[in-house]
Amino acid sequence: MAPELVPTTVKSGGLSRAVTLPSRAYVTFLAGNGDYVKGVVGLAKGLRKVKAAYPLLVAVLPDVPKEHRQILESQGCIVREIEPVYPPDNQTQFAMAYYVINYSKLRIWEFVEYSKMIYLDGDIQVFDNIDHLFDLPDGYLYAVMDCFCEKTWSHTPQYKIGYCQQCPEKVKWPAEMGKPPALYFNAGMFVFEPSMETYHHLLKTLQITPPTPFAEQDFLNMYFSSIYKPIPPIYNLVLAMLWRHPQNVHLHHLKVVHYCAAGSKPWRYTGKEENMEREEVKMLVKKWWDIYNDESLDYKKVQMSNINGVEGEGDAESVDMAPFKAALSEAAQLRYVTAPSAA
Ligand SMILES: O=c1ccn([C@@H]2O[C@H](COP(=O)(O)OP(=O)(O)O)[C@@H](O)[C@H]2O)c(=O)[nH]1
Ligand SMILES: OC[C@H]1O[C@H](O[C@@H]2[C@@H](O)[C@H](O)[C@@H](O)[C@H](O)[C@@H]2O)[C@H](O)[C@@H](O)[C@H]1O
Ligand SMILES: [Mn+2]
Repeated sequence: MAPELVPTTVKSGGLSRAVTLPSRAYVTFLAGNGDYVKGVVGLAKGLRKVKAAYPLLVAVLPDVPKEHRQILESQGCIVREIEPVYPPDNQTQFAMAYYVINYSKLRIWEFVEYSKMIYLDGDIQVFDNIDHLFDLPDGYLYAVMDCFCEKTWSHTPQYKIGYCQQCPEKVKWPAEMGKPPALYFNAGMFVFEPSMETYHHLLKTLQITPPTPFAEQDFLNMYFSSIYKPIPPIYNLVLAMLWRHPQNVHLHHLKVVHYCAAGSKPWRYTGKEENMEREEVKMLVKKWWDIYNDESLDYKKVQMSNINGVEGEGDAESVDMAPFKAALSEAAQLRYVTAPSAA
């Protein structure tokens, strides 16, 4: 099914022409009836604060309660129910037992009404506009490189020898161990193109791929290894980078923060776990709460009937009504440019 095309008017030569551009959206994933819904509400408000030009879809598993779905819709999210995706039967010791549900993220490749999407975990916050990432060239998967230094990686050879792709010169990969690991991305944030062909092939490949500790993240890295393109850490600060690779972190230029370190989920934060007492962590957790608690960022529907009798509703904050009113009055005189006849 071709991507739904969104009518957009562009000015050229003083005349407005209706053209259609591929549609784009942010997408996140929500499972269970627990507190991750707070993460998604925070993300929706954060995207609004940075005036993201595209909506936030939330792919919800069937176990997400109606009340949580209503909360998300009241925050302007587009809620889409997906079926779970399970890996083949396995005895894998996942790095976190709950990672098994994260395979369901793969369902987002079937959202083909969108030509390009940016996936964001629910424990991510966007502090600066990243709409420009949608303009990256098609045909690749863009994501930020992960870090191998946390204990969650203790099962891997790279952890055992102290090698990390974030600083490959610090502990070099020994020649006797063959080629160093391929560049590996954190699957909490990535730019991708939905496709039914890819979607079906992903699920088929999953069923013949033995699961591994980082679940769908390992699988996505294996599957997209040939088209993965790294983007700078400012687009997905994996929190452990603060203490593992501070030289690669520039706190004043951060655009996206990923609260994935143990104990760092802002809505559960106690400050007791290792590294959680760090000043930068406290500052980033406060930044998350400032947005979550900011009522001015709540989604408000505006009745368009207040504007020249146009029926419908829109998002109050992000629409400066003046140009809209001007466009409406201009539309009254607008003569659409008719394409020259082919003959
Ligand atoms: O109980 C859960 C666990 C995970 N998730 C979703 O799955 C993502 C990946 O899990 P998580 O972020 O906890 O993994 P981490 O990045 O911390 O390893 C979360 O951000 C949520 O979007 C969820 O909705 N409910
Ligand atoms: O299901 C596997 C998960 O693997 C990743 O989380 C990991 C990874 O970032 C490690 O590098 C950290 O050490 C660890 O703390 C963190 O949980 C993704 O963030 C998440 O979306 C999801 O794919
Ligand atoms: Mn995460």
